[in-house]
Amino acid sequence: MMSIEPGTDGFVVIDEASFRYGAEPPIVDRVDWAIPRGAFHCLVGRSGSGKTTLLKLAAGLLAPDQGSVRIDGVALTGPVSRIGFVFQQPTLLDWLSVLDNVLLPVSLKRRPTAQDRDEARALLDRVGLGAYGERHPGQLSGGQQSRVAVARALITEPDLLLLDEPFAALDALTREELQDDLLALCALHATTVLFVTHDITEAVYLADRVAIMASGRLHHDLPIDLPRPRRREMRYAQPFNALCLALRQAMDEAP
Ligand SMILES: Nc1ncnc2c1ncn2[C@@H]1O[C@H](COP(=O)(O)OP(=O)(O)OP(=O)(O)O)[C@@H](O)[C@H]1O
Repeated sequence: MMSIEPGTDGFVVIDEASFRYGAEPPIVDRVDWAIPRGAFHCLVGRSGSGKTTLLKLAAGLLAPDQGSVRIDGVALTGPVSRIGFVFQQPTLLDWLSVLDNVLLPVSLKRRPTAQDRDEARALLDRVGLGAYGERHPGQLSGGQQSRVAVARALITEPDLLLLDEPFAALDALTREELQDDLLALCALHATTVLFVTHDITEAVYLADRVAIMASGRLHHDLPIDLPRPRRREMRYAQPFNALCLALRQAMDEAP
């Protein structure tokens, strides 16, 4: 088992963080992790290994019982607006138009301006939904709803984007398209990303670094040295498959 150093230069620094729900054993157990500014990190692990709980600690939605989470050197004491979150379910509001759903994080703080609306339209354009702004979420497919959720998370140009299996419910082709959309948008804004997934190939395609979570601990981490921008054909080449195999073997060895 390797120990993972938090480092001092991370934009996100998780330092010896532990969390338990009530009297249960710790669900997140002394986790150290650091994400440099602008990096894309993935967390993989079996169901119930504590990934979502760790993501909630990184978002300030839960507070660690021990240890700390720092964003840009400042200890996190609650949810902050510079963090965007995309959940497994798109969680859109069906009584609002698609455009107003994208604008929601802005509307919660102030009345959106014409410029905000232009930015929301531009984001919808970038995720291929430029023509769908006036529709309601119930009139969109699952993949289109996930695109809206990604656009909504990016409207405030967050420094840090946290995603919890956002594409898990989608078919393989739609998922690949959304992975490309997400990478392009994050590269454009140099967004720092922590992405949780069950899917080893998804993690290898997206990430600069992948960590494996098992029983609340980070057991292994793997740098992904594939060139950027990532291209679809890389998925079928030997280096990609070798990385997937290495991750798979590391997951099998984790307790
Ligand atoms: N609010 C809660 N109260 C009590 N236990 C919880 C709560 N939320 C999660 N747990 C427990 O914590 C453990 C880890 O859950 P978590 O959602 O972090 O795992 P996960 O790795 O994200 O799983 P999945 O991949 O299935 O989403 C599970 O055993 C779960 O039952």
